[in-house]
Amino acid sequence: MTPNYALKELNKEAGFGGMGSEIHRDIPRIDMSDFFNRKAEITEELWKAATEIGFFQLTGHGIPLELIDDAFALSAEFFALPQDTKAQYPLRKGTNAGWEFKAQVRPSTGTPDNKESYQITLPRMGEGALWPKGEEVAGFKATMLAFERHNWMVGMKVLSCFADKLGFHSDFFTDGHDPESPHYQSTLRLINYLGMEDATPEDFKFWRAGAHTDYDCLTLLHQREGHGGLQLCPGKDAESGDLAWTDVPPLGGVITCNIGDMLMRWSDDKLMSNLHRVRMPKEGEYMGPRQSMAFFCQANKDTMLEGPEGKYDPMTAGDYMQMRLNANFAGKPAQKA
Ligand SMILES: O=C(O)CCC(=O)C(=O)O
Ligand SMILES: [Fe+2]
Repeated sequence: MTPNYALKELNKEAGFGGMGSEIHRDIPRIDMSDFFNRKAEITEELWKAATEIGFFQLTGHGIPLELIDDAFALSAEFFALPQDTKAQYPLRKGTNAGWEFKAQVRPSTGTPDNKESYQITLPRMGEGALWPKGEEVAGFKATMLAFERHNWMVGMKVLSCFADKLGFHSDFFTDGHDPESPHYQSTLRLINYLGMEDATPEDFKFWRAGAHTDYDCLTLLHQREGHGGLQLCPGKDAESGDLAWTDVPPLGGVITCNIGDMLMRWSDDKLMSNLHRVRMPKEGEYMGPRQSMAFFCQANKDTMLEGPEGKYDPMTAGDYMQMRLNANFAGKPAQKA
């Protein structure tokens, strides 16, 4: 049984459902190229961005554009399958593996996100049963396995910079996210927000994704060129109660990153997790389906979250994740349309 830690993050999340206002902010852009030679310089840039705004965008990250484009194309092919086919790969509560349709209810809104997702958490794919078959989407598994590992590698580079600043050894977080362990729980999430071409005015009252902070250490988000809607609000501003939201321009090939609550806790609150959400398209904007892909660096279940200064009681990453998942997917297992 999961012990009761009464996470302050759960209460926080329930208070962010309103519209707020919108303002422009510059989002720091960080070039990761020639990483091992330029690590000290990159580390300073990442630390500044992560502690001041909590969101940043990576260029020169080394994930081939062709692989990102292929992953987007195969994700679209998967979501275009008949609902009955996708329902053969159901997400089971608390697993972050498989397909769900409008099953995620954010504590901030109390309504389901207007989306479907397919999630890949490698040790939880039901010994292969949760992967679509080759005759349904050719090349899906090989491409997604490669894409998952590329994202993991970029995530571990960023986390190793934070490890240096926090006084851990450089590979501290890499050890804690070891993909060879059966306790690995990092997740690749393919997302398809439903098209709004035929929607009624009533449908626009919902959120594509309600305001939330992520519960991982670090999120790497791939936006599809032209598919806007992601908005963010820096953690510090949110704590002061001033919810002013900033649109993140959807640029292909650039990875938008944010710190999650697990790393905020693990860093004794030095690194701030950030509020974000996906709004509905406004009049005159693209109304079609919106695709994105997110990789969540979530420390292995048996990794102990223990900050350098011991601000919080130690807790395993497994217990931490379970509490957050239970608060988001309260309902039944995967739902059919
Ligand atoms: O789709 C997006 O742009 C954001 C998705 C997101 O924030 C999430 O899945 O946690
Ligand atoms: Fe998120």
